[in-house]
Amino acid sequence: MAPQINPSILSADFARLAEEAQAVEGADWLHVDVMDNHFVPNLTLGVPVVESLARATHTPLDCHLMIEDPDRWAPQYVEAGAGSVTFHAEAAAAPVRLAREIRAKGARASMALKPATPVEPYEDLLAELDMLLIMTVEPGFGGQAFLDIMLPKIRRTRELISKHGLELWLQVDGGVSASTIERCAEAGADVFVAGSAVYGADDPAEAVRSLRAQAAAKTASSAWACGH
Ligand SMILES: O=C(CO)[C@@H](O)[C@H](O)COP(=O)(O)O
Repeated sequence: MAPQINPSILSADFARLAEEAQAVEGADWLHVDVMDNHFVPNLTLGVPVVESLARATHTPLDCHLMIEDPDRWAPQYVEAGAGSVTFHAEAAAAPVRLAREIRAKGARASMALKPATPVEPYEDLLAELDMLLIMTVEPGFGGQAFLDIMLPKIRRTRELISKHGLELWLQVDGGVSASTIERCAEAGADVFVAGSAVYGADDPAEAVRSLRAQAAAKTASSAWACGH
């Protein structure tokens, strides 16, 4: 799969969300950070805003739920118009049931791992998912420094995807920029969330194109992508 760039609206101007979403319409997905001030120490938006955003942009919505009790709430984000819904492994009570419910409702099912959560305990569950999100910062805020110590986890996850012959997308989120995206691509990521690197740029649409080109060049020369 060609690398995908998903701008994170956490770094956008929340008073102008529709315009900010439309400013990156060449992006693959719009990454929507839902935070409840319990699972993470920050509060953003919920189902009604996602419904409005889905009407305001042609870009499909990639909703990242940084919330407690995703088993209860995730299906509502599918109904609100999300094309992909990510719940956290640390928060879900029944991740397999939840992934199946998200898929049955017509969205892509994705699970996220915080930096301290290893991927190995979830190896058998990966087949139930469309995407795995590896957090490359502690979730909660944009503009944090990329955690290089997550690169081995990205590599191990890519190996598991290959070992099981899965079509799973591998997303990274946090500190992804022109200076870190190539390391992520080389390690095996193929979906890149970028907040400040896109919305902090003079031309957000150009920033998306530039990040995608960087990732594509690095992916093409990476060992993991041979025959991909
Ligand atoms: O989920 C999160 C933070 O918890 C991310 O989506 C950030 O919003 C990414 O922002 P940058 O690190 O790219 O500025």
